Amino acid sequence: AQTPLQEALTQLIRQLQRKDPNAFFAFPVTDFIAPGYSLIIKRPMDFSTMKDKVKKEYYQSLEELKVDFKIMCENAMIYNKPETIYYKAAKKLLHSGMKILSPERLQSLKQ
Ligand SMILES: NC(=O)c1ccc2nc(N)sc2c1
Repeated sequence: AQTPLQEALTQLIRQLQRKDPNAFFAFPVTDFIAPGYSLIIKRPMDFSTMKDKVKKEYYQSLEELKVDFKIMCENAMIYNKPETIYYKAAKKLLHSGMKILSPERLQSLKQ
């Protein structure tokens, strides 16, 4: 059984994940597909980890999800060069995600 907060978090992750059709952000990035990743990125994040955190009730607010989402996108813009599809996907995802996670939108979900 999910708490109302878990329900809202799950819905938001679903909406955000629809903006990642290539699933570049679906699972943790491995050093195998991204050489040196774990040396460069101190706070890895991905959608599967977010879902796990929801299940374990790590998130105490909607805003905490927004923090992890931004980290996830920023990580990709740190590790990947600007001309790569991953960097471009991250920039686009960040943009659309900020609309889904806008303060007004999160406020309306709280009531
Ligand atoms: N999220 C990322 O930064 C990311 C995702 C997938 C991927 N595949 C590669 N060959 S490099 C790479 C980076």
